[in-house]
Amino acid sequence: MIMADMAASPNPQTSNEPVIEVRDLCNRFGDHIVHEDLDLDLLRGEILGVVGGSGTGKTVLLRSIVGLNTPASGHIRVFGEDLIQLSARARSRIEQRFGVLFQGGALFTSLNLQENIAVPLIEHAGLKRPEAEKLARMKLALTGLSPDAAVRYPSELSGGMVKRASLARALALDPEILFLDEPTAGLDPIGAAAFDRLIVTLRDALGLTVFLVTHDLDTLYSTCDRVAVLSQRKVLVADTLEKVAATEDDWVQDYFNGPRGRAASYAFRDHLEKRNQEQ
Ligand SMILES: Nc1ncnc2c1ncn2[C@@H]1O[C@H](COP(=O)(O)OP(=O)(O)OP(=O)(O)O)[C@@H](O)[C@H]1O
Repeated sequence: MIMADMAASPNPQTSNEPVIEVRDLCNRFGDHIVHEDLDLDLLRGEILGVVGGSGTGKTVLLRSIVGLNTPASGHIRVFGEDLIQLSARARSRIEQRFGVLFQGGALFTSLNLQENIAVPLIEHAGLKRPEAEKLARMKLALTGLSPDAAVRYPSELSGGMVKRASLARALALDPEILFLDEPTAGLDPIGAAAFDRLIVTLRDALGLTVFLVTHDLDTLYSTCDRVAVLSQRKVLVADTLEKVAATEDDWVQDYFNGPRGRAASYAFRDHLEKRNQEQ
């Protein structure tokens, strides 16, 4: 087994304290049951990768937690409070502690980057426009964008820059939990690797907890502390990469131990060896 000797150094910020507890979650659209009695914990400080075949409900799970999809039943406790039971106002207070990076970024095309990032600061934090745009420029810098990007429009940017700007907007209100839906989709391998490093750097620097939906094996290896596999309406397994990859399940074995999974694990092992030699 390739992965047995290659555990990434554990993140010292991760604790066993769940910041999100999903219990008995059921989601359906008409007759189509997506989740049935699904349980999952997100632990403070961790980067949790959520994987699964297409249509297993990764995005629906993310949308349920952030309040964009109302589950048929179940409990979603965030910081100890059950979101489904809360009033809209109390729920919105909790949701402001979330930052979300959607697939495609979802920036406003008619606003430049600093205006885009200023929107939540004006709407939710009540800042005046000049202050909001100043803070927006700081958030853009945090994601590695140069100062001149602030006045550019989304249509003038590369895919990687749009992702960074969208991440800056997700970070605008200093969230405690960051949700990322396919953050590296559409990026070239070098841009994707740089974005993976950025996620880890921001988690470490800002003390974030990260819920990350991805198909990208390189992202899993280079960023995640734990991985949850969605299968047959539930979480099949949620554990370290080594343990998940050893799970006896056809999809898991094809995914982690097929040609792409092996290539990603070899690449990651090489990376760890080089890093250890440098230290
Ligand atoms: N608003 C909706 N109305 C009806 N069906 C929906 C809706 N949203 C999602 N679904 C269905 O729920 C299932 C799960 O969708 P979801 O997008 O969560 O899958 P996923 O695991 O994220 O897939 P992928 O990896 O392909 O992005 C799919 O069959 C999808 O068609």
